[in-house]
Amino acid sequence: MKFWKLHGAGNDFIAIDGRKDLTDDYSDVAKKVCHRHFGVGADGLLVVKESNNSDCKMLYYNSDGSKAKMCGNGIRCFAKFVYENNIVKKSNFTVETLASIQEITLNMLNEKIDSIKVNMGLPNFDPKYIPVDTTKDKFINETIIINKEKLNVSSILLGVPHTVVFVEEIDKNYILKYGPLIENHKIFPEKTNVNFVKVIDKENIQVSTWERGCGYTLACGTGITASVVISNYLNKVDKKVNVISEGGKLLIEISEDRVYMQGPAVKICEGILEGI
Ligand SMILES: N[C@H](CCC[C@H](N)C(=O)O)C(=O)O
Repeated sequence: MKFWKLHGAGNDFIAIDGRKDLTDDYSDVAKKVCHRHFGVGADGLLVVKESNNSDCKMLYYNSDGSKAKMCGNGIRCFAKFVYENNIVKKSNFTVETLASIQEITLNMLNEKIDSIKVNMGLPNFDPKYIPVDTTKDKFINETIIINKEKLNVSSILLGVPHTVVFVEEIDKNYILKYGPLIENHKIFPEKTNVNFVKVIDKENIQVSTWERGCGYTLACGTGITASVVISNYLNKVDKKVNVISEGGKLLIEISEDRVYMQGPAVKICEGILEGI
């Protein structure tokens, strides 16, 4: 099967056109192709499917084979894949995901895609939908216990579950230690992505993410978006924020009825997946 490998701010993906496939389950394919030694290597797998209510549909799988409802960096790479493969022939289109219908705008420069803007929809603060196992009506600035240590966390649903931990400095060793412990904390019945956030000023933050289902990544689009939403909710930042991650930069804009994420999508290579 033909594939493209792409990255969005260093979060890397395999993209395939699955419209003719009879299956809708790509869990084993994802584990195989995302493997960094026995496969092509990626954080996740993007699959194109037909949609009844949008220009196309995206299925997303983490590298451990788990299915997720949405992927922010992934949908930018998906948008580039479907446009440059003539699956979608316009620069403004919609993509159905398991989270919602996402509006895509390709910002063109000299007839090439310069950046991609995605309507990420609206965040959900209701713990019932994140989900978080709590009786509270929000899970913002709450305390969880990890190894007898108290951690202050805030969680929302932004397509997928996201938890934010504000830190003075981004420390990878701290992330590698606490990321999986928070991801798998019993208060999160469906686990959670974990974003470590350093607020630089009202218009700039730095985010580093331990992702559910694939571990430490160089960027997480939904996580960066959720980090800005929670930072703005707590009056730490304005509504238009530049976000720096290890793999690149994204721009997040909050408006009354939606949140936009804008950033790059880069094709790394293409090839043929043997045996798939
Ligand atoms: N690992 C996430 C899905 C991918 C999100 C991330 N790659 C992004 O760019 O939003 C989850 O299982 O909820």
